[in-house]
Amino acid sequence: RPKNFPPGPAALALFGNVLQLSMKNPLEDLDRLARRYGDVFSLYIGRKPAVVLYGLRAVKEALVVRGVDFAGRPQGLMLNHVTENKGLIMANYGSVWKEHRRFALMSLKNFGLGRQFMEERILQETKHIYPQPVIHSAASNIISSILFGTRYEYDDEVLAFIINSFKENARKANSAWAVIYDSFPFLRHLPLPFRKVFENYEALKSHTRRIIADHKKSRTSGEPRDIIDCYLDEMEKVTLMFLLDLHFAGTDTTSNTVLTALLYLAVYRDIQALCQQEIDAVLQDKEQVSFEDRQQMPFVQATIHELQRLANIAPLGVFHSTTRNTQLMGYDVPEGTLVITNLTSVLFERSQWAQPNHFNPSHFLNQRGEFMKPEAFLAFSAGPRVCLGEALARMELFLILVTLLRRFHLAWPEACGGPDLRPVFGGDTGSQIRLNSTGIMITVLLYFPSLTMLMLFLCDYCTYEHYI
Ligand code: HEM
Repeated sequence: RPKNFPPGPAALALFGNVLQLSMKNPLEDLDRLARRYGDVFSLYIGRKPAVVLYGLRAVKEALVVRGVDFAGRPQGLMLNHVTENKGLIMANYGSVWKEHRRFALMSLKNFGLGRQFMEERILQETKHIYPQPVIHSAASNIISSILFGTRYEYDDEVLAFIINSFKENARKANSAWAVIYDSFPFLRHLPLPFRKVFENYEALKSHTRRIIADHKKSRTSGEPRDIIDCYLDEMEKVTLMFLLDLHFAGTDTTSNTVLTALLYLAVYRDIQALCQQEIDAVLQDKEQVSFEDRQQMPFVQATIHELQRLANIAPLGVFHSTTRNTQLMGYDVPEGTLVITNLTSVLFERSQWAQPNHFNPSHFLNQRGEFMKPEAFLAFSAGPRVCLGEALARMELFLILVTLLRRFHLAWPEACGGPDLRPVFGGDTGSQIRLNSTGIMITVLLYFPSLTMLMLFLCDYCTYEHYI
């Protein structure tokens, strides 16, 4: 370890610390290491040093107090290659990322696409929502109408293609094949299943290119209908990956939160009933809810935030990387270190929440029953790389859930046995905890090819795939 680097378990020469992490649930091992080494500790992922941050104090110091120092992203991973080192989410900290981020925020907020525009798009979509597996379609349609001015019928093949491509890519980017791609550069050009991720992206790119071409023909300069028009007004050139990143980030996240929310509300019917009472009292005969109504619905707001805390759809956030030599809680952290912000440890931190492991909307209510947001609510992360879509996501969650609760009573069917309340990810049975375990595992395996091979050949492959 470099001098004054955060402490951590002794690392083996080639393996680093990978053998100390369980393949099944590394989060538990990380918890064990945090108990032993403190809130800032280091791990060797193969030969690469990484720093893991626990709890509000450490995560806040990195993300907010020293925000810029920790605002990078690790490079050279499969996702960087799929997005051709462009886009926004995995872009390293620098002028190109800054320009796109500034522009995306500005166009989401200012260019006539302010609240009312977004609100209309979301409300239009809520008319088509039924609590069946259509939540992904709704989320995809909302972001696609904001970006491209287009929505699709739920049985439209194009919508199915978009959702399936994003889902398949999320799954494959967290599968053994991604590990192989990242570990063995010489295999990258073989027709192995990871090629499908690139093929999907190519198809999505062609689809988006066609939409951009149509926009160029039909637009009126200075009168933007959607984000593409804003882009054309401002920059002439539309960056495909930027649009695809927003489309991708805006689809799975909100829908997985809504799915988790529906499940919890169906199980905790007393909380559901309290929300419905508040909604009915505030909306009365009003035809549609509006985002402004949230000001009079503290309990609903608190419930939605609590659901988001429990849904914990990004348990380890998106990995960061240090942009220069820096310090954290007294340790020195060199430039280019991979940084894992354990958002779960903040969202469930004992000292921050009265009942971290319970569904308790009062976490977000003060003594007067007013809505308040504790500092440790970091579901969207914090600092320069805080979720870019936070405002949109918050609006979507409120409008969709209030609309659904107004129309339906949700009930968990007793005959189905106890519900599985683990967080959902990717719309299927996998949980995000498992996904992120895999995320860590993949990162771990990235740097250690022979372990990958060992795992692939010795493990029961089906079990592994199932686990993924
Ligand atoms: C409940 C919904 C959502 C949650 C919980 C969520 C959470 C997150 C988190 C934890 C990050 C990583 C921040 C970091 O690196 O520290 C992130 C990044 C990001 N999110 Fe979201 N997100 C949600 C919805 C959305 C939506 C709807 C959009 C679409 C506009 C979006 C766009 C992005 C983008 C572009 C980034 C990367 C920002 C950057 O690297 O500068 N997210 N999100």
